[in-house]
Amino acid sequence: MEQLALFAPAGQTKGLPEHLLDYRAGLIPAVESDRLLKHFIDTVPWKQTTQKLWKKTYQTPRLTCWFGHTDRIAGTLPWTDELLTVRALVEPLSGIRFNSVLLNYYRDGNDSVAWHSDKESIMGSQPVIASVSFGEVRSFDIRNKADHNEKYSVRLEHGSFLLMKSGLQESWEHRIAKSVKPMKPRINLTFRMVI
Ligand SMILES: O=C(O)CCC(=O)C(=O)O
Ligand SMILES: [Fe+2]
Repeated sequence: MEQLALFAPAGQTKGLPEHLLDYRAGLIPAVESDRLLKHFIDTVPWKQTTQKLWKKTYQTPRLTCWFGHTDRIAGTLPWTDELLTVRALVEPLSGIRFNSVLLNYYRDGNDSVAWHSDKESIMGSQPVIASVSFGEVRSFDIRNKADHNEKYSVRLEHGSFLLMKSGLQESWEHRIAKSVKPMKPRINLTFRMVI
């Protein structure tokens, strides 16, 4: 029986603003997603960077690596066949082209990304970002910068696609919170146009 639209899909907050986000489960079939998860974990030269906050330096609580074709980000590695294959799937759904991708590796529930928005000047003020997830399902939270009580969550499943549309970064923040429940590894790809 078809599910009534009264309820949001499992794990997704009701009323997710569709003008800001587009979520699709199963962009990449499970078997191929399993292969890509292992491939990225095993082959990417992951780095843990540091970040400065109130004059103190912290280790970023996840591993990262940039790929693509841009001189604007130091140390960006050349596209690989796997990344180009995923890019070819997300570009038609996103309506734009991407010249770079940031890979994030969340090793367990202790890895996270704190509240932020991705609106560095190198991406323009209204960037569209396409996100593909593999591995452990984690909650992607968004909150309105002007009213932190206005909050939504989407569970990003293995092989899923999330489009962060052009208005999102300006007025909303997002995060992947730490989890006290044990979490298996998760890889996330965020395709971006760096100008
Ligand atoms: O891991 C995610 O789903 C989000 C990552 C993210 O927000 C970022 O790389 O800027
Ligand atoms: Fe982000």
